[in-house]
Amino acid sequence: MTTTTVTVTATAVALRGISRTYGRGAAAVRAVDDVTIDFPRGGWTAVMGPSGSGKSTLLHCAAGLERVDAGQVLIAGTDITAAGDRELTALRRTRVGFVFQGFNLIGSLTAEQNVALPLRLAGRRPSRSVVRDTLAAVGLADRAQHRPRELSGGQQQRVAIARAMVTRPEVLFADEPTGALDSTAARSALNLLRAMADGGQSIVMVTHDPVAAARADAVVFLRDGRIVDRLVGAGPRAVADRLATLEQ
Ligand SMILES: Nc1ncnc2c1ncn2[C@@H]1O[C@H](COP(=O)(O)OP(=O)(O)OP(=O)(O)O)[C@@H](O)[C@H]1O
Repeated sequence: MTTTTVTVTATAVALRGISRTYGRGAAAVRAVDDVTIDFPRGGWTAVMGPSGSGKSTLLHCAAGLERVDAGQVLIAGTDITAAGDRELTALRRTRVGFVFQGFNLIGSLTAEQNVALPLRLAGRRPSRSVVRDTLAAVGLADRAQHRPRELSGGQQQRVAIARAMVTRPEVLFADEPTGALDSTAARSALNLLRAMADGGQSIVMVTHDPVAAARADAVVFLRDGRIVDRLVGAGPRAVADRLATLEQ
């Protein structure tokens, strides 16, 4: 008889004492300073803080886009800080999804081809139905053949979300996903993220926008590279007030 061991953790991403410093000597900036936090599985966490507080650096380290100088990053129990470059690349392609403020779609490819790209990069033959279903899930079934310039900003961001989701990642990381959108398109993108989180998708999102942060399950606040507070179930007003005190 063969036994299969499946590790189920309640934590999507665990950061254990991580630090990241840019530059050296007098010019050194400690962008992330000894941060320990668990991002829960199936939960949506927003990361806020003043400009330069280390939000993007934290997100990039948590997603394996940047190496940490110290500490450990565990994604669904796997220590990615122990991974070699090739392993880390494979892990980024299959186990995490990333959505950026500027969408980062490839202009010469159709929506469908953009969504299929992570599967191709992971060496898998993209199934047309999987790609179409993923586009349908973001409400763009009828835009599969459009190129990014033929889509609105909100539609482009939804293609980017579909691209991030096509590999069924354990965690979706989003860096200012609504930063380039008008309020209607932003609301639509946030509704989509909310529905994904309600369906069990783990999401970690950096944002400046209290309205966006308030749609998450919890908001953590950074200052000078350290986590200084966490709010659960707070509305936009409470989130904005907390951010304002950190910006003083
Ligand atoms: N590649 C880099 N080289 C040098 N310093 C950097 C680099 N990236 C970030 N920093 C510095 O690290 C600190 C944290 O930057 P980071 O972009 O993580 O902050 P942030 O909170 O995301 O800021 P913002 O809200 O303005 O985007 C800042 O002081 C920044 O200048």
